[in-house]
Amino acid sequence: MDLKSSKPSPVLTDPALMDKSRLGIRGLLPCTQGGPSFSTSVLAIPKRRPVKLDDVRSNGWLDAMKASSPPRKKSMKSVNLEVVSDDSSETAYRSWMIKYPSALGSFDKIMSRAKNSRIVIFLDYDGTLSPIVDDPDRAFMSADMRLAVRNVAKHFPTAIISGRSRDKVYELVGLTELYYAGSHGMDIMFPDSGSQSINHTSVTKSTDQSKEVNLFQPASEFLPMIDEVFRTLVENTKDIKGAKVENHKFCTSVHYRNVAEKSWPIIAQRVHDVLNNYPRLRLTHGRKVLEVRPVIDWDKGKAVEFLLESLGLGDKNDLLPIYIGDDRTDEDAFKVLREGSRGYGIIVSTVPKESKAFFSLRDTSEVKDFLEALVKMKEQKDPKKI
Ligand SMILES: O=P(O)(O)OC[C@H]1O[C@H](O[C@H]2O[C@H](CO)[C@@H](O)[C@H](O)[C@H]2O)[C@H](O)[C@@H](O)[C@@H]1O
Repeated sequence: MDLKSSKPSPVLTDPALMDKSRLGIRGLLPCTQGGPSFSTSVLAIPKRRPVKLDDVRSNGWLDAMKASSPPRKKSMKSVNLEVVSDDSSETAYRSWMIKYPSALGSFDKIMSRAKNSRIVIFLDYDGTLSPIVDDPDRAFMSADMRLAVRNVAKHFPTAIISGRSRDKVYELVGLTELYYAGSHGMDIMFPDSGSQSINHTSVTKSTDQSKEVNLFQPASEFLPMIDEVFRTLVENTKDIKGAKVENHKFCTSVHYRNVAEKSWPIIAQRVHDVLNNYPRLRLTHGRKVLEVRPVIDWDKGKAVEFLLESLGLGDKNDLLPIYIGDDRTDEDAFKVLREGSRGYGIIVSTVPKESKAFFSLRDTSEVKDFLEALVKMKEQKDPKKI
C-alpha cells in the first residue's frame, strides 16, 4: 500500500467483495469509480417492505447467524459468559490445537522469531480484551487486563482495532498510551510524528487532549447514510424483543444475542429489507450481530498495514506484528500477517474454528497471561528500561 502518494478513498475494487452470495446481499450494485460519494437522493428514507422470509433463508444469512457464536452447553457461575465445556468438545478442541497451537505453549518459539525484531501488538476489543456478555454496554475489561495492556504499551507499539466506534472503545479501554482504530479500521487516530510522509485524501488533522493528531477516515462520506440507516434500523426492529442497534459512526450493528431464535428470521429480514434500499452498504456477520458497513475496500487487515505505515514501520524488515482477535472481522488482519510470513495472528476461541491465525488462546484470561508474559520477557531482557 503506497500511502505516500495522494490517493482517493478506497472504493470497492476486490471482485470477491462484489460476490453477492458471499455478502449475502441481494441487489448489490457496483460502486461508481470516483470514491464513496453519494447524493442526498440516495439517502431517501427506506420504506418497510412486507416480510418475505425466503430472502434471508435462501441467501445464507440464517445459517451464518446460527453459526456466529459458540452455543452455551454448560453454564458456569458467571452466567453471562459464553462457555462450552464437555469431554467431546475438549477432545475436539485439543485436536484443533494441533493446527493452532497455544500462543502460551509456543511462547518461546514466538520469542525466538522475535529475537532481532521489534514486536508490534494489535488487539481486538470484544471477546479479546473483554469477555463476551449479553449487554454490549457492559462489556468491560478487568482492571488486571487494563494493567497488562498498559504495560505492553510501555514496551511495544500497541493498537486496538475494534468494530465499535473509536470514541466508545477509547471510553472502555481508557488508556492514552495506545493507538485506536474504530469502525473496523475505518476511523484511525494516529500521531503526527512518524507520519509526515503520508499524503492521503482521507487523512485530516485534529486535536486530541491538546495534541495534534491525524485522523484517517476513508468512509467519511458515508456518515449521513450510516446515521440514517441506524435510525431506520432502530425504528424497524423496535418491536423485536431483545434486538439492539448500535451506531458506530462509520458502521452500525444489529444485535440478536438476546432475541429468541424463532425471531431471528424476522430480524434478518428487516435488516435485509433496509439494506435493499442502500446498495452502497454491505452486511458482515459477527458474534450474534449483523454489521452494516460501507462497500469500500477497507478492513482490519488494511488498518494494520495503515497503522504500521503511519508509525513509520511499514518498510521495516525487522518487525514482528502480532494481532490477537476472536471474530470473523479479525480474519482480514490474520490474513495480512500470514501473507509473506509478516507476523502472527492469534485467534481467541473456546471452540475449534477455521482461521488464518497461526496460534490460539482460549479466552480473555489467556490473552492477559500472554500480554503479561510479553512484558516479563521484555523486562528480563532489558531491566534498565522498566
Ligand atoms: O471488533 P470488536 O471490538 O470485537 O467488536 C465487534 C462487536 O463487538 C460488540 O459485540 C460483541 O460483544 C458484545 C459484548 O460482549 C456481545 O453482546 C455481542 O453479542 C458481540 O457481537 C459490539 O457491541 C459490536 O457492535 C461490535 O461490532
